[in-house]
Amino acid sequence: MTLTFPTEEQLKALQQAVNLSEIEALGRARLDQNALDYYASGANDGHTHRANREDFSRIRLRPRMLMDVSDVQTGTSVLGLPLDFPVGIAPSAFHGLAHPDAELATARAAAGLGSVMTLSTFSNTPIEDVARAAAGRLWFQLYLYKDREVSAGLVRRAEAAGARALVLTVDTPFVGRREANERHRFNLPPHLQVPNAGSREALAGLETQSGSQLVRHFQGLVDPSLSWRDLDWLKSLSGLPIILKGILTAEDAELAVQHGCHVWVSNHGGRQLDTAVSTIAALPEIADAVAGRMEIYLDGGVSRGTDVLKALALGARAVFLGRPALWGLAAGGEDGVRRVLELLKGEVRLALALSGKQSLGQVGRDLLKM
Ligand SMILES: Cc1cc2nc3c(=O)[nH]c(=O)nc-3n(C[C@H](O)[C@H](O)[C@H](O)COP(=O)(O)O)c2cc1C
Ligand SMILES: CC(C)CC(=O)C(=O)O
Repeated sequence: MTLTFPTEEQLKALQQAVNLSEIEALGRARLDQNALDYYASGANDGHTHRANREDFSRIRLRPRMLMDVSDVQTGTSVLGLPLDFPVGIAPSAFHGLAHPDAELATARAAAGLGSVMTLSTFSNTPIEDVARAAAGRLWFQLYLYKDREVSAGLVRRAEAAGARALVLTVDTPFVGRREANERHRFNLPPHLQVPNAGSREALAGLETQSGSQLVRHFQGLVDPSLSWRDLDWLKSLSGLPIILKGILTAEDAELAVQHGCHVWVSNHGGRQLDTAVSTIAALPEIADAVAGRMEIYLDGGVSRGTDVLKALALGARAVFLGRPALWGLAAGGEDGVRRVLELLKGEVRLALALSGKQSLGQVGRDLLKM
């Protein structure tokens, strides 16, 4: 008998899951050590990874009563793209470690729920195929290559395929030290390709001191000399809006705005500089600096509808999910990612109503007890 994936049993477990933590448990149970280490790990001691979650839960809400919340709207837009609710998918490498449909499954789920998917440079599926599955709901994440022509080619491909924005990741001149990957010598299984990031042969030839294939791979290709001076060149390549992902300070937010870029508050899910500030703690100074001139997004530790409202109250236009989407993908492919998004959408709606708001436009700092 051939088993279809997800099985009936997995689909039932997904439907019975009542929150994102339960889907995480389902997803974790399906992954081998190599993939689990890669998805789960933060850098070093994991302080920032944990702080992303903990700092959300420390903020208390000030709900208003008697506000007629019989009709609650969760819709918004990002860079003109309408979203059914203010949640998108953050870029993460190697969805093929979680499910054979890889990025196609994630993209279909995001499109089906009126969300937006950000595709990693290090995907296991070519940009063009994911763009078709995402039905116009796609942003492309870029790591700047030492060979600028490779990056330029990726930007042109992303634009031609219909991606609506470029997300330049600025917090990864070098890969943070995820110790579990080093210890267990993370390896990309041979059946998985990285079609936007160079051939496997090119990757295999790269040598450094590190035990992790990921680090060898990345450091051979990606340029740590990336600086503010490169942004004009990047802008000249396409007409797409540029979002800088990995901003954590008011100073860098101001520079991003001066360079005509939108701001994505992120510490890479705590995978880069350990003890860096949590994203929700970084957001207020960034929102003050940007002062409405550009859009602001946030990722890191979002797992509840109330987290989404807190980020919006402090100035984010939308938030993005990293690991939660990967757990969903591992738990049940497209169905799993869909369930993650559905659960969170329901939580956002209920949290809005219980806060006494009819729409996201009414969410401001007065919702928070700071
Ligand atoms: C397994 C994994 C792979 C990732 N790969 C990328 C990547 O290729 N490019 C990138 O900009 N960020 C990458 N990130 C960071 C995410 O985009 C995001 O910032 C982070 O996961 C958000 O935190 P969360 O996992 O708590 O939601 C990755 C994160 C994880 C967990
Ligand atoms: C290093 C990359 C290949 C992927 C990434 O950003 C990550 O693993 O956090």
